Amino acid sequence: MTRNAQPAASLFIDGTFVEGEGAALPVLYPYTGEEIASLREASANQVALACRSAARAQPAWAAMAPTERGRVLSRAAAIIRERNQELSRLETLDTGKPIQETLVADWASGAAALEYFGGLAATVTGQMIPLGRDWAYTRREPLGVCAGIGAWNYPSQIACWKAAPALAMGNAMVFKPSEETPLGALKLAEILIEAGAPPGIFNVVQGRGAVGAALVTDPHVAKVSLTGSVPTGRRVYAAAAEGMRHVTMELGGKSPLIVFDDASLEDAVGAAIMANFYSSGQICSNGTRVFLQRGIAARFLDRLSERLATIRTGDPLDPETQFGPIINGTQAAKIRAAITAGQDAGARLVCGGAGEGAFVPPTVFADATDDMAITRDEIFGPVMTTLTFADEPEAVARANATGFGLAAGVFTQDLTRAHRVVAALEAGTCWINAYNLTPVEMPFGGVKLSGLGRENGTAAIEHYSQLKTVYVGMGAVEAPY
Ligand SMILES: NC(=O)C1=CN([C@@H]2O[C@H](COP(=O)(O)OP(=O)(O)OC[C@H]3O[C@@H](n4cnc5c(N)ncnc54)[C@H](O)[C@@H]3O)[C@@H](O)[C@H]2O)C=CC1
Repeated sequence: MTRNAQPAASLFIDGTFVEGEGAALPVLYPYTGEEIASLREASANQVALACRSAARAQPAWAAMAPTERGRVLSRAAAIIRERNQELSRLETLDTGKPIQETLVADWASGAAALEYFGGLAATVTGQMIPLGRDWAYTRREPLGVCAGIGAWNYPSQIACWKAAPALAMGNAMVFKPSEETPLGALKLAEILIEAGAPPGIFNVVQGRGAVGAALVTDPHVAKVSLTGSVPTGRRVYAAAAEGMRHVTMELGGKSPLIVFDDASLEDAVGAAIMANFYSSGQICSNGTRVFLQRGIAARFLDRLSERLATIRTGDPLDPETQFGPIINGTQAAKIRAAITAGQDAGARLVCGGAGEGAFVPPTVFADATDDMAITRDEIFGPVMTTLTFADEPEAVARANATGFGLAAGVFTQDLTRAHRVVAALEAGTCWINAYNLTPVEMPFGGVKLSGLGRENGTAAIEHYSQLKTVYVGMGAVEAPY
């Protein structure tokens, strides 16, 4: 089967494919490095055009009955499900993630978001506030044109997680995927049109950081939702502040996973694997600081090594492959440098290491300390750092000793302790006896440097709408003079 993944054109504006007028943007299959598509960035003028088109289309979309908007999103979800195989293959080519993963985690989650927010659209209502003779009411109104900017690890899921609540609430969106993975968002744009969305409601522009920066400051843009790193988040938040734009920031993390002595060993090991090596470790919420209580640490590391020895690495398009390459050479080099720094700092390499070419194997460090770079910095690759602790207060204090606050996990059979510990953890999303499960029904997002705002769940509605309060005078107006 051909690996050519060339779309009709690079951008999607006002219901049609448009070729980019900016710099070349080659798309490489991470497994082989071969060029699978050749795109072009949007010019500044095309970014402005995309925003204008969205601004033109948005009022009529907002004026539709919410059930009608919801129906379009539900139809889009159904189309995605019908084409899941073909879309997942494209996602694998774009990201290098095993088809085994993309078939269940990427477009499937995107479809769930479209379905969820499609259903939720009609349930959003205001408040009636009695004031004696007079009264007031609130209206939840759309923001207008929202900009979505994505990272490369879950490109289509990110596009859907942003587009679904935005569109459900009557906004239009201009989306810029990561320059590493530009293909999925174009498919979403096409599918939305096929599902009955009016042209302009979801436009796609391509490009690197400068195109993103132009999008954030376009005068039509009322809100920016970014999924990316903390440094980019700082820049985008600052640029959005200039125009008092709303923001949602889904940024990086270095999340703790705390395993107490009484935990189910097999479940804790399984969760640590899912928390570090799924998508080759390229997941923002990964539990990369695994805190092991002293009584379980040795058994945990033995069992973890045994299970990791069985992992099937290889061609991501092979349905048997469980572990794929890193997105690109630059990222692989960064991960390798972090591994070397860990060894140089004196941490013990339990398994893994540098690997070869596009592949960095699942890597586990033990005997690490809190001040090592492998414990402090987000690596965004398959590198787990394990640390040991004596008791609960120590685990909580050390887990919180980070600027990040995206996620956290706790494994214990003592449910009183589990709830006490998650209440004390500084993280936006916590798991008890589970990890990295992010159903669309559940709000997701971070605290501290990991961001603000929430995606998914009913919470997302607030981040894609604004409240209007209406006071209704029912009698004569009293004035002192
Ligand atoms: N919290 C979350 O939900 C998630 C967070 N991430 C985080 O994303 C990072 C990895 O993704 P990357 O793509 O490397 O992140 P990145 O921060 O390099 O890029 C993210 C996006 O921002 C764009 N961008 C860069 N500079 C910009 C600027 N000045 N103005 C506007 N847009 C700009 C990029 O082109 C890209 O589309 C990690 O830190 C990871 O933890 C990734 C996935 C989920």
